[in-house]
Amino acid sequence: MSVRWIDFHGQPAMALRLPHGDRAVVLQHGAQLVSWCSADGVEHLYVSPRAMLDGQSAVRGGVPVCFPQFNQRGPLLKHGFARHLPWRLRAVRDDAVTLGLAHGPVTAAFWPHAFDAQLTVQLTPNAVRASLRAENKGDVPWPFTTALHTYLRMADVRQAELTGLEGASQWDAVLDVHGVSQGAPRFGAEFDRVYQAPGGPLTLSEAGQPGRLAISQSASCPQTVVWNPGATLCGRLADLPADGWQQMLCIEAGCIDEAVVLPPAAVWEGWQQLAWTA
Ligand SMILES: O=P(O)(O)OC[C@H]1O[C@@H](O)[C@H](O)[C@@H](O)[C@@H]1O
Repeated sequence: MSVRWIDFHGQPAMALRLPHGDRAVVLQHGAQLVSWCSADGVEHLYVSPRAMLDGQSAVRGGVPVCFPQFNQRGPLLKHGFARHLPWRLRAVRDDAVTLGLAHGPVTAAFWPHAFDAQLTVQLTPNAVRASLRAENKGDVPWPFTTALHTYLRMADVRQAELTGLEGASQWDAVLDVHGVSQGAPRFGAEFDRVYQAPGGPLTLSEAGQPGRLAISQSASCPQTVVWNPGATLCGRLADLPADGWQQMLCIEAGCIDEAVVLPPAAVWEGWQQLAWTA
């Protein structure tokens, strides 16, 4: 795999490339994977053309790392501070790069705990895996929730066919209703649901479009979030164009319903993998 630093809309990023042509781009800001193209040239991730790439804001698209808090389930910044900070390159392997975020004066302004976080992006033919590792570097336990908040690129989300969630327990955050998922979800209006992740991978395809993605996640991530803002909420999000909701679907690997309480020196790891069949 070749790895080189590039400029991604003004932000430092690492470009990864396999000999057969699979490519990925990882921003230093937030350790955010912002592009993954399989060898056939298909881009699988959505990044908003209005994303704020200013080195401070959360970037709308790719795979934001939500840590140490998911959404507004706690006192911290929405989805945590990790997506707002620069991470450092730690290691380059044959098929992966690892970036790290360590506690220090900057993170202490957001969260008092001593931690170390690592995000590894592993690129293999027709697949990419994002793995998050969190370690307690202090001497008191601390709680966290997290998600790998993947924005998948769609030709038209209204044609999406997402299978694998049938029968899963779900919380519909739009209606605030708990229940069991019946049939395949359909997208067109605001959609925001937290599912108890099924054991097997989900499959995402689009009517009229070739290929399908298999989306899997580690058992340490017991929830899957599926989110699409729909037209109305999209219109209120300054970093999405009016029709942006049609071109994206977030499928997130999360550990969110119950916080993990990490004892001193303990390590937690979780991942999400995307695999493409043309
Ligand atoms: O706009 P943000 O902060 O990136 O969050 C986007 C969405 O992220 C999803 O994970 C949540 O389920 C939604 O409720 C939320 O609106």
